[in-house]
Amino acid sequence: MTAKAEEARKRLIVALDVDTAEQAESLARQLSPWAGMFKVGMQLFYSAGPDVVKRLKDQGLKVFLDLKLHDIPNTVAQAARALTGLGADILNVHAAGGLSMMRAAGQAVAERAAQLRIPAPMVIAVTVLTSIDQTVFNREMGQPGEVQERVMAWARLTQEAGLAGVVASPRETGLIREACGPDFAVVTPGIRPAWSLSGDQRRVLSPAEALALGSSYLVVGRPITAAANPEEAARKVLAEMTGGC
Ligand SMILES: O=C(O)c1cc(=O)[nH]c(=O)n1[C@@H]1O[C@H](COP(=O)(O)O)[C@@H](O)[C@H]1O
Repeated sequence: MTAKAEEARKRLIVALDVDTAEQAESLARQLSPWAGMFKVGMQLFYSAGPDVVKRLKDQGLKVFLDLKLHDIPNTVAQAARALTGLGADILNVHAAGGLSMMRAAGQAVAERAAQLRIPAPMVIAVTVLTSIDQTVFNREMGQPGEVQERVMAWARLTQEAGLAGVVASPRETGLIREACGPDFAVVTPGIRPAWSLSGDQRRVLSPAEALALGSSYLVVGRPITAAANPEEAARKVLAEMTGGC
């Protein structure tokens, strides 16, 4: 693998949206030559239980635990504190929970990691979900203005709360980078190679576009995991990220 491909591999996160720990472990083992991190989301966590995170970590894999915490500050802080012990590399909350909630989550995670003497997971905040388009944003969510304005406002708030980055659509990556600087993580789902189906995703871009705009990590689920040959699909996504190098 070239240095460029290895660099891109570190930025590719595969969403393990499956029901069992066995399926998740088998997919992760199969795909780890092409992906540097694996995402445990609500489907897997609620079906398989918290141990699935430890099982993946025990295999030496990096894990993004995506449970999108969103509640009052105390509840989110206590939940984040409990999740810290599972050893994930990234945890997330919803920016819509507000500044105090995000600060409380960040502090709880830092404190718990220090107590356990483990590296603190990176805490990031979800902005506007990539399945939401402009019409749904205005008509169903009752939000005025442009989606990207809200994403930007939440990205700034996330930075003010001291968190490490945001989850957003790759379409917003460039603006977030400009406003929040090179060290702020921009994690982008809503990745769709030309050969894949959009499904429920609305604000999408291709792997090459997301990377060129400055996304720190690309989250890819079904284009890889629902493909007839997931290894081949992961190889193709990585090739697109490196421009074939
Ligand atoms: O937080 C996330 O990871 C997330 C935020 C968001 O705005 N959109 C989004 O799709 N995701 C997650 O990213 C993954 C995308 O999966 P695919 O649409 O199958 O590629 C899913 O596991 C979603 O839960």
